[in-house]
Amino acid sequence: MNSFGRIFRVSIFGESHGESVGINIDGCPAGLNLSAEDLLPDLERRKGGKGKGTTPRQEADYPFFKSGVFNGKTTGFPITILFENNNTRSEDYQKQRSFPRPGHADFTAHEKFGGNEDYRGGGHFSARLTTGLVAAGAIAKKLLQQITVNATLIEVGGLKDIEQGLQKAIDAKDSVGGIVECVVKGLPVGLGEPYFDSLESTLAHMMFAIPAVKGIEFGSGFAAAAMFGTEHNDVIENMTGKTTTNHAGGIVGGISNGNDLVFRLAIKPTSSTPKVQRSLNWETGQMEDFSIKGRHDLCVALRAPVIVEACTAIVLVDSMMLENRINRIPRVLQPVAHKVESIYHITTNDAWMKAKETGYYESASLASEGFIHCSTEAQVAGTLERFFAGQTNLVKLLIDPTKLVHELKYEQATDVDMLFPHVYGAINIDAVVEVITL
Ligand SMILES: Cc1cc2nc3c(=O)[nH]c(=O)nc-3n(C[C@H](O)[C@H](O)[C@H](O)COP(=O)(O)O)c2cc1C
Ligand SMILES: C=C(O[C@@H]1CC(C(=O)O)=C[C@@H](OP(=O)(O)O)[C@H]1O)C(=O)O
Repeated sequence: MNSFGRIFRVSIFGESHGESVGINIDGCPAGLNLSAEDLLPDLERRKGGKGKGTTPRQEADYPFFKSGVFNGKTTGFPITILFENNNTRSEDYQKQRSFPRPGHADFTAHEKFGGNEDYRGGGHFSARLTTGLVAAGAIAKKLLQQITVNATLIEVGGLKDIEQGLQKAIDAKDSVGGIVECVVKGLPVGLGEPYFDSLESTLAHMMFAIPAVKGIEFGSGFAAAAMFGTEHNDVIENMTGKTTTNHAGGIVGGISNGNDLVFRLAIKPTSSTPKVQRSLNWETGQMEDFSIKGRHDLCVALRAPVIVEACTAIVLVDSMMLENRINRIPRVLQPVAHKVESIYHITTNDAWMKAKETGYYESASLASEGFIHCSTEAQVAGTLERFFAGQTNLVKLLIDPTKLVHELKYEQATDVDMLFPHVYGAINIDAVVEVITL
């Protein structure tokens, strides 16, 4: 409903002309340095009342921390940030109340909430609530560290020239839409799940929370439908997953593939246009001419890029947390870096030579017990002594567990009271990082 995220979870609240709008952020790690100053640059980028084509409504948009920050650091508990509404002009909305604005949520909200909704300034549907999203996004960006998220306006009113596109609206005394492109650099491989929680799904889910967003495409997007497979396929260059082209937009199988994440959003023209429209007057029951007075953005896409960046950062932090790449406990605020211990397997040189020919290594125990016995660094000398005493022509394989294609489990040994690493399948030889002759 009004919340999003599985671990890094945001909940928005407020109305355009109510006392305040804001956000509650649960799941933010403790120990992150955080003050209002960290949020101000992005909040400033979102503000209206500045440039041509944006709403004249001016608000301070100063973030008041109501919980979750102590001594300049996050506490690990919910962070509540509030923004005051001080520049409301609700009479604009009273005057035109007989017309549910076509393209805005006046009609749908009224039907759904039975007339109890606060309709002033678009109420809870107003883009005023994106202030909180931008604040949460600024925190998420801090957590992403070296991963960069950049959104830019690449088209207004169907034109690449933003000024000309805007002029088109001014000349027509109407509103126009636009396209925002977002590029994320430095994402690791592996964010996102197959099927329902694919990275495309969670990003799209979040992007459609931004008012006026009507479409999203990843990479070559809709153009992919007209391409040949050989044109669209992104050739993989090496084991980092780097591809020569990026038609996929950085996501394959719902999972980030290590290339730039690239997507574009179609943003509709502002529904509240000064141009005369003919629509239902729900008091008279007649279709009538009317024109929307009051303060509105001529092109809402102008203010959207920083909101898109924020929403992207929120999704990515949540996805990173699911992968334990950002942890909620302060000791691992550094990205990734959870150390995986190397393991060893002792075998004969002949068996290793055979493995090199086939590309994988199998021991007799794989057939008889279902797994290959391995040892940790601390255990390997004992294993050698107990099972290989007096044998020659032996090698010790040093294995990187992160490279194994089959499952690794630590299980109780039968002869000693210790957990030993067991590989449940053949060992792919690229997981063997060193071969030590004994
Ligand atoms: C930054 C921003 C500013 C907006 N400003 C206005 C506005 O001044 N007037 C308006 O009618 N809609 C504005 N909108 C769009 C409406 O909030 C939105 O169209 C409405 O809530 C209905 O939702 P929907 O378009 O997603 O269906 C703005 C959207 C954004 C992202
Ligand atoms: C105030 C903001 O944008 C508002 C978004 C908005 C809408 O319908 O979304 C309608 C207008 O509200 P008002 O009539 O009160 O001026 C905009 O000004 C803001 O984003 O901070």
